[in-house]
Amino acid sequence: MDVVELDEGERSAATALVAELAGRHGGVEDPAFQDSADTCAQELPRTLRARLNRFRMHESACICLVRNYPVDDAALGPTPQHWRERPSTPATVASDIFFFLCASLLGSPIAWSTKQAGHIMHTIAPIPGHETEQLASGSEAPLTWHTEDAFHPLRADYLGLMCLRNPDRTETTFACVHDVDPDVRGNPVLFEPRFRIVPDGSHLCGTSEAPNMEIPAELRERARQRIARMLQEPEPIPLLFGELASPYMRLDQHYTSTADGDRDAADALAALRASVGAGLKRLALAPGDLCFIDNYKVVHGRSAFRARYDGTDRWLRRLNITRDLRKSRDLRLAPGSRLIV
Ligand SMILES: NC(=[NH2+])NCCC[C@H](N)C(=O)O
Ligand SMILES: O=C(O)CCC(=O)C(=O)O
Ligand SMILES: [Fe+2]
Repeated sequence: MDVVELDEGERSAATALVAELAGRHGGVEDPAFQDSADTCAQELPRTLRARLNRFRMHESACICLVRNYPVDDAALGPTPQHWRERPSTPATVASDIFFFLCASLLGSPIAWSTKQAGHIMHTIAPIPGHETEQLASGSEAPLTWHTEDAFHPLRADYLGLMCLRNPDRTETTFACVHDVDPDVRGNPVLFEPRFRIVPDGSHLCGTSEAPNMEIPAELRERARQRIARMLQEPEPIPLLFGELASPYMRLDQHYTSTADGDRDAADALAALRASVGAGLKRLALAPGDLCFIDNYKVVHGRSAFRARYDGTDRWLRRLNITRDLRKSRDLRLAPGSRLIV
């Protein structure tokens, strides 16, 4: 893991830049803010830019953790009880802007019309009724490890998590493909399209629970049908790809399967699952931590915890970051739009 600790000077430079932008924009959903993000990110402290650039360019680590951005707990207000609630206190606007600027050094943050009503900045907090669901909004059941949106060909290159609140030091879990037993990941079967990953529930309830009326109904319906099709007829895919000796991985502990009767694929998957599980590490994010996970190399999850639902719950923000916006052009309405519909 690459750890970047912001020092006093870097924090004050970053908070000054953020304050200036917060004065001009209502928040990170504002298209004018999004359009200026790549330019303004160049004004972040040089060491931070260099470290994130090295992480992106040389894949120097599986995770890059940026620590110490100031978060004022009292100014945040209560943890929301659903992602539909969109808090925008000055404190959340400020940390969102910093998070978005850092993310923009790795690529372009994107939104899914089928997830959290098409918002680019996601809310991760426990939702009453979701306790035992395999969703980021669950709590009592451990969230099993996964590549973010593993089923989707347009899944993010990086998953960003920023911690605002984590009172019980609940751990994010993760495992890197580099830590998988070389004998296990050397199995050529894993590089062949003999596996299936179906959509997880977050894309299925992401629109029905709060449709985004700014997206035309016809497009919302088209997106819903596309996810439904991926659920009914998942395409056969390889789990490992890229360079043979140092591959990339897409995998979801809960939603991956093999075709009936394909014993070799089933054995390869079982061995991969066991080795990934054996290498699982734990990290309790602290308020002010930004965690950028390489979604091509790392699976992540979360340990179980007891939700409080009293406004003091664990609260993260989440961004999906792509290195190549163009590859999704057929599903976006304009070249500069960040929304996949
Ligand atoms: N193995 C799993 N639980 N996969 C689904 C992960 C949940 C998903 N990332 C969410 O946004 O809620
Ligand atoms: O809550 C966490 O630490 C991670 C949850 C997760 O899988 C996600 O937000 O994608
Ligand atoms: Fe996730």
